Amino acid sequence: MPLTISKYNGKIGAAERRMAEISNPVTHPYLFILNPNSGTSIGKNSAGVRERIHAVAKKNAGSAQILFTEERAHATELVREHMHAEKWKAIVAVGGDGTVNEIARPLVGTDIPIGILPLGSGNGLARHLGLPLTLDASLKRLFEGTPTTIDSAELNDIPFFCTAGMGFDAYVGHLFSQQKARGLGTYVKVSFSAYWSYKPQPFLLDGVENRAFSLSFANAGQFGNNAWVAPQASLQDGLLDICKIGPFPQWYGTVLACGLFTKSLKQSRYIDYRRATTAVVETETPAMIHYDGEPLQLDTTRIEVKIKPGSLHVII
Ligand SMILES: Nc1ncnc2c1ncn2[C@@H]1O[C@H](COP(=O)(O)OP(=O)(O)OP(=O)(O)O)[C@@H](O)[C@H]1O
Repeated sequence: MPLTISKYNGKIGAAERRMAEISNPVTHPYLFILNPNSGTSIGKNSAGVRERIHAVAKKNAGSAQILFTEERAHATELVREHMHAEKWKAIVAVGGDGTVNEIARPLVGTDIPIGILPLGSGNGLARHLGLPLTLDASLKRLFEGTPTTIDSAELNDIPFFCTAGMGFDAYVGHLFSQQKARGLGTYVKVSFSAYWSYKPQPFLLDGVENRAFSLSFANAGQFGNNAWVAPQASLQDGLLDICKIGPFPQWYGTVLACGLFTKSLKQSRYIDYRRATTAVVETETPAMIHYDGEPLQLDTTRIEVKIKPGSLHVII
């Protein structure tokens, strides 16, 4: 019988755990952590999502424990609190890249795999991994999938798994986080209005003077929503793909947008790619950055980025 931990009852009793083990002696349970603020659909139907997870888990002879986040960063706390309570088959992020980030952080360097039910707005990591994007199909994949090892990375000790960077995308991430509505429509609206007001700032990249519209550190190849900033990026090469875009003339904005969404950006007059295990950026004033789409105003002018090869297991 599936076992539920509700939003208000984070603790699981030993007796309940033993009963779950007896009724399901072979399969280890899955822990699902659901962010009701992700994307556009979960919040409206979190009870439905929970029921569906239990139903599919039962059908696959698995058992599911489901926790809901209550605020930003809560998912990380929940993982830390529960990760050693069971031999989890996987701890599953139900949400977008921000939720994946919060759940994956404590799992880096452990043997507990993360699973992903990509119900967020952008779902960049899930899309890069080729995971299905609907609840039923992603649940099916989760129960049938196997763990594989991927790289993770850090920006000033902040873990990221998909992309991080500064410039236009961080600015858009910041504006997006202030919107009430989420989803692709809001993202497009915010990006379009930000495009006209954004001014590229100067910085040093590994000691060399630069100015860019956007500077990205790609572990996975896309920001989310199939905006492929580094189509050639691999999650298993032990390297970051560093992508510097612009500055460029205004007409190039349309070419850039087409290239992003057709997965065809390449080295060019306005785009510079390089691969590295580390990078150092120095800015004139503390920069606004993003990690996995989450905006953050730094309080330092120095940014250090590094890759952590083969540090996370993920079910694909
Ligand atoms: N219960 C909650 N209430 C409000 N915010 C939450 C809650 N739980 C998590 N959050 C925050 O919600 C934000 C958005 O989550 P997430 O990134 O998963 O969704 P998204 O932005 O819609 O998807 P994506 O990142 O794929 O575009 C994150 O900053 C996360 O910390």
